[in-house]
Amino acid sequence: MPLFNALARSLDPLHGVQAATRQAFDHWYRQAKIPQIRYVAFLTMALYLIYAAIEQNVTSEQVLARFIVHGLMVPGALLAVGVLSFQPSRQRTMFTILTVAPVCTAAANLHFNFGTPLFVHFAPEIYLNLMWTFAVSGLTLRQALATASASVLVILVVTLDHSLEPGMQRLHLIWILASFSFGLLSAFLLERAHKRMFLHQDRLALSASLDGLTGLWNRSRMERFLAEEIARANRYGTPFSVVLIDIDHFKSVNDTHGHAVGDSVLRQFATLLRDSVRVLDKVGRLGGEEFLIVLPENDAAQAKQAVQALQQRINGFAFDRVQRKTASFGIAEYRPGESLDSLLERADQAMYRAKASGRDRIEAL
Ligand SMILES: Nc1nc2c(ncn2[C@@H]2O[C@H](COP(=O)(O)OP(=O)(O)OP(=O)(O)O)[C@@H](O)[C@H]2O)c(=O)[nH]1
Repeated sequence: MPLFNALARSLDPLHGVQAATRQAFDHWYRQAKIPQIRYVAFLTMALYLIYAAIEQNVTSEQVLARFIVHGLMVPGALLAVGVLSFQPSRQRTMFTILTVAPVCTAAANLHFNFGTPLFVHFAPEIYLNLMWTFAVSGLTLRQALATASASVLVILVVTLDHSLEPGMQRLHLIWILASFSFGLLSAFLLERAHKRMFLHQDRLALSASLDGLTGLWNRSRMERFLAEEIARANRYGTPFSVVLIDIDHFKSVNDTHGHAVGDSVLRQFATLLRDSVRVLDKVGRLGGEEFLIVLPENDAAQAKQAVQALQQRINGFAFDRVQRKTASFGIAEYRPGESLDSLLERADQAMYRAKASGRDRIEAL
């Protein structure tokens, strides 16, 4: 099983990661591809216009139909892709055109040229089309694979009859195999590199949000959570509360048992907090022996109930070496319109009131 997982991860670096991370990658990757799609669409459109002009001098067969397809329809579709790439709400249409167009272009080529002596000269468009789909177009690997497979199916259905002599037939097949496999490999390697880069960035962003000692959220991440909660409360009128927690007489832990034991108490305290709250609550360490919990959708009374349960758990816990330790709690329910600083200031005042009243107490402001 570990071997299977390692293999799966080397093929797909996102194998086994959370669904939310995969979704975030998909969203980011599609957006990152938009400029490529735009520039490639405009360049390919220009090249098709030149191709259509040259084609008129090369053959006198189906001149009008060729011009309509290569001088109007294909450039028109590519122009539409380029223009739609500027409109985020129309991206689904843009991707649909981009996935269907290469198949239609391959079919048009076969329609005009297969079975005529000119096929030898026009066949490169088919092979280039496969490479373009995978490596140039800007489609994701999955989209490109679906499009190129459909193109190959059309090509094989049309060309696997006996109108090509055996030697030519084999050459034709090896060109299809080469362009498909080179294209597939380059698209796969590119997408894998992007996935690895995304994961790396994601981990960096996460570690920049965590407190190094306890693994809880750090102060700046907690302030961002608070800003989001404030925006939600102002918009929907839902209540929420914050709890500031300070371990009592923590200095004596360091003084009596040393800094390492102090660190261990902080880590155990952090685990207690994390294990005692709901999944949607956010727990962070502001610094030193001071912690903050954000309780979404809880008013002060509900927050007090939650904090009482937490206080009981802390008071009943045996910390390594130190045994019993208490904490002081300051609760503040958000008041509509107030600032983040003012909310934290009230929680701080409540916590200091708890300290001043003898510690191991809960106060609300
Ligand atoms: N071990 C350890 N100690 C820390 C850390 N950060 C801060 N401290 C210590 O925490 C202690 C905080 O002490 P004080 O602010 O005086 O408060 P206290 O002793 O907890 O007393 P009250 O808060 O008034 O109950 C100081 O001795 C700091 O050195 C840390 O990361 N690890």
